[in-house]
Amino acid sequence: MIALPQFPCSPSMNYGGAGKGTISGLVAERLGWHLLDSGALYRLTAQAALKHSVAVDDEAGLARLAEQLDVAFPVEEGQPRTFLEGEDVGQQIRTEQAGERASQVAALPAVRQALLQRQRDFCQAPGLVADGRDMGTVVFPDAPLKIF
Ligand SMILES: Nc1ncnc2c1ncn2[C@@H]1O[C@H](COP(=O)(O)OP(=O)(O)O)[C@@H](O)[C@H]1O
Ligand SMILES: Nc1ccn([C@H]2C[C@H](O)[C@@H](COP(=O)(O)OP(=O)(O)O)O2)c(=O)n1
Repeated sequence: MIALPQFPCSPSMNYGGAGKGTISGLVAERLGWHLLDSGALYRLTAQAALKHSVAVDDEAGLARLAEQLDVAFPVEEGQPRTFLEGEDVGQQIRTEQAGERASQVAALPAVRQALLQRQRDFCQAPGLVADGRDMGTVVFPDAPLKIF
């Protein structure tokens, strides 16, 4: 007998540029499961900070932004899109500068805490493929399958 949680999650973890995002997307598509790109949430928090003039060292302000982040990840004409407050920011959040800002906000414990439940909320039936470095350790420690 294999015990599975009600909604299985399979986090994939690795470091930048290894192809984990690509593989996660393909696996989620093949299984018909949900996909969590956790890095996008950190990038979007940094983007929201820029938009609302919240400083990258204002931990409490950034955590509030992260908690209230108005984001959507629709697929339009087969292409995944990333919306922040109704605006398609898919390209803006993928620049090197946006990545550096994301890395600064991701270092703040209050921001990580604020994004924790938001990430867990992605775990819905029939399943979730969660991509990010702390998926198997912090966000979904009970995931039945962890791919390193
Ligand atoms: N199997 C593969 N063969 C060749 N290039 C790949 C492969 N998987 C991903 N890539 C490319 O490598 C780059 C990084 O992939 P990505 O999935 O964003 O990595 P990560 O999520 O680990 O940072 C992208 O430009 C992607 O198109
Ligand atoms: N689960 C996660 C995912 C991303 N992050 C951080 C790591 C990076 O600095 C930013 C952006 O993540 P992203 O996955 O887009 O970047 P890399 O592919 O790791 O370069 O967020 C994190 O701290 N925890």
